[in-house]
Amino acid sequence: MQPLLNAQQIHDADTYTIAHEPISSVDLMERAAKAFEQAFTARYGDTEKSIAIYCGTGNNGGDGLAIARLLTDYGFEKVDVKIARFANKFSDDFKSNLQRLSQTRIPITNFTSVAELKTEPADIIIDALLGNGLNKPLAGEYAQLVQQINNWHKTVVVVDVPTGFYSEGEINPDAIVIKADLAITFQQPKINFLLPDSKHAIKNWVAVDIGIDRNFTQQLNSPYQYLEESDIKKILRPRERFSNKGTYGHALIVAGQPETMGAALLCSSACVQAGAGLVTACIPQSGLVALNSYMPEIMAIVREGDLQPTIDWTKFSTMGIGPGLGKDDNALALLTDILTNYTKPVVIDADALNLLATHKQLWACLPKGSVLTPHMKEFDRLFGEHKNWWQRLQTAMQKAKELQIHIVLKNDYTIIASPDEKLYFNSTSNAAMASGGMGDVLTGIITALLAQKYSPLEACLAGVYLHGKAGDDLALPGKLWVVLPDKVAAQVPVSMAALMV
Ligand SMILES: NC(=O)C1=CN([C@@H]2O[C@H](COP(=O)(O)OP(=O)(O)OC[C@H]3O[C@@H](n4cnc5c(N)ncnc54)[C@H](O)[C@@H]3O)[C@@H](O)[C@H]2O)[C@@H](O)CC1
Ligand SMILES: Nc1ncnc2c1ncn2[C@@H]1O[C@H](COP(=O)(O)OP(=O)(O)O)[C@@H](O)[C@H]1O
Ligand SMILES: [K+]
Repeated sequence: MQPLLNAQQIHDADTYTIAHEPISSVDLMERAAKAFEQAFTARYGDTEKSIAIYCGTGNNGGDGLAIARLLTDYGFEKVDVKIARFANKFSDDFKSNLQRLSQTRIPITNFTSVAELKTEPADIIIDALLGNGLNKPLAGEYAQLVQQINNWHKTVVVVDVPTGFYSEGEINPDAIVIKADLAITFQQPKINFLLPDSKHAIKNWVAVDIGIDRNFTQQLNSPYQYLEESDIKKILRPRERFSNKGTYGHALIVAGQPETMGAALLCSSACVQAGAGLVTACIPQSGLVALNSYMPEIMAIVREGDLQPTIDWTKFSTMGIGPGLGKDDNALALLTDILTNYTKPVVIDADALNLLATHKQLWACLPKGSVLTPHMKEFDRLFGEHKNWWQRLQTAMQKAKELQIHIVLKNDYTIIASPDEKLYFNSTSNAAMASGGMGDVLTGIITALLAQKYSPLEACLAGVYLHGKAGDDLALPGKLWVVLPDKVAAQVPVSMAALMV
């Protein structure tokens, strides 16, 4: 689990590392510049390309000066440095690196106003103007410079954070910010990199390790955490000798209408693939043939017209409710029946979420520890409109605590809010997975893990990670343009097994 720190905490962690590793501040800058150089050359290795490095006069600028030297040592012959001297403030490490750079043949241009700049001929611009030290929105010369750089429409690689971009807090869509093709960021993704509101500023990012003290960052107890493979390996348990289907629980999937049986099939088959010992699907009568031919492993409870099915509450270890269920009176009656009679944590998705949004009296019946899996629109239907994702994060944290539930807010970096006021960002999944039915598969996986007696938090963390990992294993790198949900479900046992070695 990697704690995601805010700008102040990152600054404190840098300071702590300098004092306790110990390492001099200028050597830490050198390490950061080296890490940048390695990530940069891995992607832009053509040393024939010309590079202009725009530097401020703080530590981000200091990084830029060191990077100019390291890229030249690497073999780039056309590197030049442009220093924006908009203020008369220089960090010590900037000064040391300027001193070192002036002993090389790398050209340095100083400018005090954007009007002095000519059109930039370089192939690639490196933005080392401002980083984590941003303390107010860009204005004046900085704002003009950033607009000018954006208007050149060059390939832009940024050091740590795009100039003008806030690492956390609400993103102002009108703010003036460098548009980055790639952000090479130090130690951890900045929290806002993981939110869709950063899309306009950052096409891609990569985090590089610069050896910041992990014990220090852990004990800051950040509410924001980034999931890593090692966390999931710790959660997953092997299937044991002498185990049988009873060992792995019996899940009930309540889903489907005649027109949306596909959702029920995807959800219940994913539940089988993710290891539930037994799976029963509660589906409309007309879907029975489809179910039996799609996956004979799944049993059925059929729903006929307005008749409510009889469910033996003691029989099931958990339930996943909602995919393709519809929002009619029968669906509402069934959801109400389940929530008032069943007491173990359940997974609520899709139409069941929409019913919850319009029937607030049901909230009180939600079993403690239950899991809600909304995408952005369902989330806003449940909790009200939000202007941006930062607001959604705060609501998710607050509602998970207030209702003692887990909220899985689906996205590129799906966010899991737990009742103890933590937000976990998932690091797997990819855009090839953006296709209808993918969420139904996720619901099936989380339900399967609950059936296997993983705690609700473990089921959410491992379920979301595995779902994305199965999609990544199928699609990346450059394997599949689109991954279909049933293929993700079928890949889950393979990806799970690979995680267990
Ligand atoms: N020793 C360290 O602390 C390390 C710092 N590193 C680099 O240092 C960066 C942070 O450096 P600094 O703290 O010097 O800050 P920056 O270099 O981001 O900014 C410099 C100064 O610009 C001023 N400023 C802020 N917002 C402004 C605005 N809107 N308009 C005009 N001026 C503004 C502030 O006075 C700020 O301190 C990181 O992003 C990273 O690149 C890395 O070298 C790793 C180690
Ligand atoms: N661009 C993307 N990058 C990563 N994951 C994605 C992307 N688009 C969709 N997904 C994943 O696919 C799933 C889509 O869920 P949802 O919107 O509920 O789909 P549906 O309702 O069609 O089943 C989520 O788990 C989400 O994380
Ligand atoms: K920068």
